[in-house]
Amino acid sequence: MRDRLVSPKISEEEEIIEGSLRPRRLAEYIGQDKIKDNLSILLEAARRRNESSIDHVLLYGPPGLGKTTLCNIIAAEMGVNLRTTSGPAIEHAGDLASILTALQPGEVLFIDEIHRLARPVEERLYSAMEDFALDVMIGKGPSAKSLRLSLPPFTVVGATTRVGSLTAPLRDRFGAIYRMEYYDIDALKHIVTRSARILKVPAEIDGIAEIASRARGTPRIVNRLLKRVRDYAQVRADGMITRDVARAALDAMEVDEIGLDQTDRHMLLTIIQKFNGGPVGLDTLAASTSEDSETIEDVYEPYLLQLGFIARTPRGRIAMRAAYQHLGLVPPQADGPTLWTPQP
Ligand SMILES: Nc1ncnc2c1ncn2[C@@H]1O[C@H](COP(=O)(O)OP(=O)(O)OP(=O)(O)O)[C@@H](O)[C@H]1O
Repeated sequence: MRDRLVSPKISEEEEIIEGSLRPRRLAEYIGQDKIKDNLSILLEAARRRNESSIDHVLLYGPPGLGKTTLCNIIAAEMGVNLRTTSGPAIEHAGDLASILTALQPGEVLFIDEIHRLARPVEERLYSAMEDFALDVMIGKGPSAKSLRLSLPPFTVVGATTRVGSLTAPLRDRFGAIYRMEYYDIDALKHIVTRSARILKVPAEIDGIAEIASRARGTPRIVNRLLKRVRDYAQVRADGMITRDVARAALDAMEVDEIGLDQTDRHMLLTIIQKFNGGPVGLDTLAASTSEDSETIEDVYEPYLLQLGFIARTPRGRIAMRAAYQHLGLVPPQADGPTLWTPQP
């Protein structure tokens, strides 16, 4: 498999580096200003009321934008322990019961990929989140009894790339729902500067700006690009990341000036050339590009939608005028699919 810049999967080695680059407190967390403002009010209000937990928080948005980091920060700001799990890891209601009964008062429970919770587990979570109570069944058959255990107060932080897949009752259990936005160039420059300092990589401002502008608004990608450009600078130059070095390195990686990689371009060209600009259904697009439809939907598409390069229509994906222009192709005339207006 190709080495992917946008992949949400991270290796063990990368996890260690990511850990060292992770901001620890809210003040160090760059960007996402609206979320930070709201969170700091939530935290301060709980502090003043002497409450040991805050409203349950749901974070959603594409991978690599800092959901896990923010969750760590919430626990750190509250001065409590963080327990981490994920939707697919909690297979049975019994697994959830053991996690919840092991929680200490005030602890934060991070549930990554919360949209993938099994239904019986999810249903058990409702009363736990709402009333800090857990209903357990004792025995089987007609003599089975339900017992209500009370739990200490705790805070659930859920993270998902697919908020639309969450059921309404689960979504309603979260008092605070935050959508993570792609980062602007200034925030990304700030992140690269900070990461370069921590990793002791010499870099000039213009080199940093070049990396930031090709990182598709995503901190995980900006850090990945920095590490690759560092390698290039050490092997092909004198170690310093200048603008020219960054450009040469990123060009060699086939990451273009707005951060699109081979897969993005392949997807766009497939829609434009094979399907005459679309509409093309997700599964057909996945089969034609040999990509997994979930990866297209969660990883590639959000950025292309944000750029206005593609649109989703009830009949499938279409390529927009901006995509043709970016690829140096002539957009279709008046009645072409690009003149279709997306529904709000
Ligand atoms: N606001 C930020 N400021 C500085 N660095 C950040 C910020 N957000 C994320 N990062 C960096 O990006 C990396 C990826 O972030 P994180 O693991 O929190 O993303 P995520 O949204 O949880 O992704 P996934 O859902 O794929 O796990 C972190 O290691 C951290 O170094």
